[in-house]
Amino acid sequence: MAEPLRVVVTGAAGQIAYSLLYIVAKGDVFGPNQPIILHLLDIPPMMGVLEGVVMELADCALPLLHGVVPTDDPAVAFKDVTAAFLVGAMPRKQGMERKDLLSANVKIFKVQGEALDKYAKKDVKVLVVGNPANTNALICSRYAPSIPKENFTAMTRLDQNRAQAQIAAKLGVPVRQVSNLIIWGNHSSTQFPDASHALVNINGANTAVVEAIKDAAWLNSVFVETVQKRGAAVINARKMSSAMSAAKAASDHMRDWFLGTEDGRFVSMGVISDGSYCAPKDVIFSFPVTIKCGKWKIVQELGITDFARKLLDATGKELEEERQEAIQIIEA
Ligand SMILES: NC(=O)c1ccc[n+]([C@@H]2O[C@H](COP(=O)([O-])OP(=O)(O)OC[C@H]3O[C@@H](n4cnc5c(N)ncnc54)[C@H](O)[C@@H]3O)[C@@H](O)[C@H]2O)c1
Ligand SMILES: O=C(O)C[C@H](O)C(=O)O
Repeated sequence: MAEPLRVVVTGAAGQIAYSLLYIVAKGDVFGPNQPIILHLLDIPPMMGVLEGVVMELADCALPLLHGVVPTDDPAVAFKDVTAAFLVGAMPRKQGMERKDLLSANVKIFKVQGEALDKYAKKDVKVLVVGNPANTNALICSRYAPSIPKENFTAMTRLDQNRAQAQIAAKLGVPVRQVSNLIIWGNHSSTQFPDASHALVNINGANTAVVEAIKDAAWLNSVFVETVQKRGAAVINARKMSSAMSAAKAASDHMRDWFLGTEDGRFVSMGVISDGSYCAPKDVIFSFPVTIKCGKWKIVQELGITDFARKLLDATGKELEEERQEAIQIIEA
């Protein structure tokens, strides 16, 4: 059997981690033959709760889980890790936008960037889930200069999964038959969920979703807005932000990054922008990517309509504004 991988989950006593830890520990992310040692980071007041999570992990009797390291010390949490799920951060409440969390959360990602730089493996793959995820990932990367910028990503997979589920429901097909939905830009209400390159597999043949749905007005309005506002809809209903679906999306993101995307399918990830599709450079922008051998590559030369262009520009502008605000908060 392979050597165990060290995987850190921050915010380990929180609600997303409660679902995520089980998915990771049972082998759904790194594969059924890959043992892991889980490093669990939370803040000092949560150590009692974390103890209960550790008990439950033991009680799951999971064969791939070779060790658990609960801690409130980033130096211990990030030591020799190969994968990092950065979940620990304050969630938004009803009526807030995710960027309203910048002042509460961005400093966490500076500290954790510094700790990753010092203690993690240099090829560590980092997924930022804590909001505002794109800008937190950018700040984390800036404070970890010895780790390649390509190794810092932000989660827009939940938005992609939401988009896929909306299209599948509209067409009355299982979600697995729908692929290649794109989330462009920020994990915020300016994101652009784009179905114009998506495919639906009907009776073994791929058809463009646009052709199958034949309702451009719905695709450009109801569909886009439903996905953009889905996080807020869950908060309004649950009075807490999404957790089960966020954990599933985090595991999908990391699994595809480690194990690769299927031929002919692409997925969306917030990655460091190289200016593809005229997105602003040096922000973490969600693009469609394919992944092979642990490396993501932005899918190029997809057609962009005038409608799409406006939405891509708006979400890019918001990311530039968030970057500026984050730097001001950190330097204050
Ligand atoms: N990107 C996405 O799609 C997405 C989806 C859902 C939620 N989120 C975000 O994920 C974050 C976590 O959500 P949750 O529902 O699990 O929240 P939660 O409040 O249930 O848990 C957060 C945990 O993080 C811990 N924490 C706070 N500061 C920390 C630090 N410096 N180091 C380590 N741990 C720390 C808290 O003590 C708590 O246990 C929120 O910011 C939320 O908005 C993002
Ligand atoms: O909406 C939120 O604040 C939580 C999360 O980002 C989500 O999309 O559900």
